[in-house]
Amino acid sequence: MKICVLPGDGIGPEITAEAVRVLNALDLKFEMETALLGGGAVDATGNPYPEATQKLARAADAVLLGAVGGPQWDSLPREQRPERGLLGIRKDLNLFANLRPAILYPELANASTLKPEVVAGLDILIVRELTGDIYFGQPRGVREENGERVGFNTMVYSESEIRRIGHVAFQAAQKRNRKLCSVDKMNVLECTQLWRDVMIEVSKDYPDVELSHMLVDNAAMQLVKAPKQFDVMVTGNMFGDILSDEASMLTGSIGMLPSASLDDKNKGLYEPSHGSAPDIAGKGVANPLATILSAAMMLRYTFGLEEQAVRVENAVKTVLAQGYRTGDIYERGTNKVGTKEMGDAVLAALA
Ligand SMILES: NC(=O)c1ccc[n+]([C@@H]2O[C@H](COP(=O)([O-])OP(=O)(O)OC[C@H]3O[C@@H](n4cnc5c(N)ncnc54)[C@H](O)[C@@H]3O)[C@@H](O)[C@H]2O)c1
Ligand SMILES: CC(C)[C@H](C(=O)O)[C@@H](O)C(=O)O
Ligand SMILES: [Mg+2]
Repeated sequence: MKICVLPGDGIGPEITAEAVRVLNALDLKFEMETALLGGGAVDATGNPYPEATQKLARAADAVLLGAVGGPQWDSLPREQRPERGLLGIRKDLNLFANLRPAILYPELANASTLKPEVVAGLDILIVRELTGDIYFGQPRGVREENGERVGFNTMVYSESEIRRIGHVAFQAAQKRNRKLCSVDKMNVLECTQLWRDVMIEVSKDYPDVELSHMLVDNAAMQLVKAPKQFDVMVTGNMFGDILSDEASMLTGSIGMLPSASLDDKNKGLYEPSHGSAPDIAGKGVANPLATILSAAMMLRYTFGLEEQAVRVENAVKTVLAQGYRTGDIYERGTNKVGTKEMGDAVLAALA
């Protein structure tokens, strides 16, 4: 069981260190190797996804990633930006299915900015297509036209790309409450009309799942108005990026939202949904739970170790019940801890 560990930038190294400690504590004999991705990789090699990393990532069964990016790299040419490294590895490993579960742990009902009764019991899964859409579409760029600069990107989805993410989403819904909401903008964008048409076609294979459709602007509103109406949501790369950050606040903090990015053979990259949080990097205060929960998803999806996955998730529930809180989920009367202390508490709860 080979894991490629990519700590990345900002808080990345701090939070991945805790997830690695948790994985090692399970005594499952993982082989782990660490490599560079993102800004650190650009500084060392000029490439945000260097060849050595590519080799390791391709050979591994799973990748554990912290986060990439930071203001010091924002003015580099686009192909050298840390984010290109992340998009590069997702594309290279064909990780087209991004699962972002938003679960509210009961102890955090007051940490959400929404009223507890709106979010209590929340358990939704966002399935985001990850290797297509406007993120990768050609043509793209900025050109001179009539004496001014014109910027352009292209939203593009092939039928087969929509179909394969559709199957992932329907199958996920079958294992849950059998409700799937497909999010698009078919009232304006042809590309997403195709998205809707193909989702309807795919639904014929899943008569036990109730398919509904929602326009993305309404979906953004419904997520804060009545999020518990959703079970599984499926959407494209761009809409999924935005809606999953929105959903994270339903759970109390973006520091709680894990993710799995999978290919069609259960190889996966596991990372928190949040970024490198440059504002708190190096301070030892970041919440490591999203990364630890991402490691639990690795145990479940790549290694098929459901029992161990549940063991890690239960340890997270235990530390929250014990009152441990990093700054992002802190409320009066709880025990404020740093990144490492939170990791210590999870380790203790595992024992
Ligand atoms: N997957 C990734 O690697 C990824 C994802 C998103 C953003 N980014 C990159 O990260 C950089 C910063 O982006 P941003 O500021 O828009 O988003 P961000 O998610 O890094 O931070 C947004 C806010 O959430 C807080 N936050 C995030 N994670 C936290 C955690 N674990 N614990 C406590 N607080 C946390 C931050 O302190 C900040 O206030 C950019 O360079 C961006 O491109 C990377
Ligand atoms: C950093 C960026 C490329 C990335 C994305 O947009 O996919 C991030 O926001 C995410 O959600 O993983
Ligand atoms: Mg994002």
